[in-house]
Amino acid sequence: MLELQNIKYSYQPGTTILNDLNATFCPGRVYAIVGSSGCGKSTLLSIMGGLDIPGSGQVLYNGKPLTKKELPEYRKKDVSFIFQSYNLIDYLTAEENLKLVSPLSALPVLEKVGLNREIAKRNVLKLSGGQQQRVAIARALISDSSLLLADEPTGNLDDENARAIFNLLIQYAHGPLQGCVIVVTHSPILAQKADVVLKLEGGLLREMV
Ligand SMILES: Nc1ncnc2c1ncn2[C@@H]1O[C@H](COP(=O)(O)OP(=O)(O)OP(=O)(O)O)[C@@H](O)[C@H]1O
Repeated sequence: MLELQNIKYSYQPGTTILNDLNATFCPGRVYAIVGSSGCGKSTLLSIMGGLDIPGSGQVLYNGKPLTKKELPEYRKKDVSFIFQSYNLIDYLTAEENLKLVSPLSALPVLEKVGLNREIAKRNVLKLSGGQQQRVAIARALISDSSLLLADEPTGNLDDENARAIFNLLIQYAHGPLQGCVIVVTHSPILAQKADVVLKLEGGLLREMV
């Protein structure tokens, strides 16, 4: 589904973040990306999600290289993101944030991530950090895009909620949608639940066994 070929990326000359990186991601699987702070995990997710373009190399989606012209359509139709900073629309309620991306009923999806009707009707700025994070997760789950990219999606949650959310991400991949889920996580316990664990180190991805 998603293929990275010879990806190189630097923010400044002489500081290489990704160094001739190759990887393939398939539908119906959950991939955990682990690695030390600052090694380039968020940068890699941005490139996979078409938010940034590599210095060299290419990203292929369903076998076709993504050109600059195709990126807006790819971001709109094929990818959903759970950002570290949530990126919710702050003058809307939780429910309205989901309605922006899907005509489906928002409440059942919000309930799946543990948010009730009262919370659904509240402006997102009046929610706790963990509740806002769950709204961002629900927004990604309702979008039914084939590729779900998540940057530390459970960073603000207690262990029980984190496990429950990770299980929803697993269902997204293993259920009828057969989505491809790529999650950056610092939690070794959650990473173990993924189908494939990849470590980003020295600008390269290595599968861990
Ligand atoms: N806009 C930027 N300009 C310059 N350097 C940047 C920029 N964004 C990130 N960096 C640097 O690039 C490196 C990789 O950053 P990135 O956010 O991808 O790491 P990460 O692995 O996601 O980190 P963390 O686990 O702490 O979230 C870091 O050294 C960071 O300081």
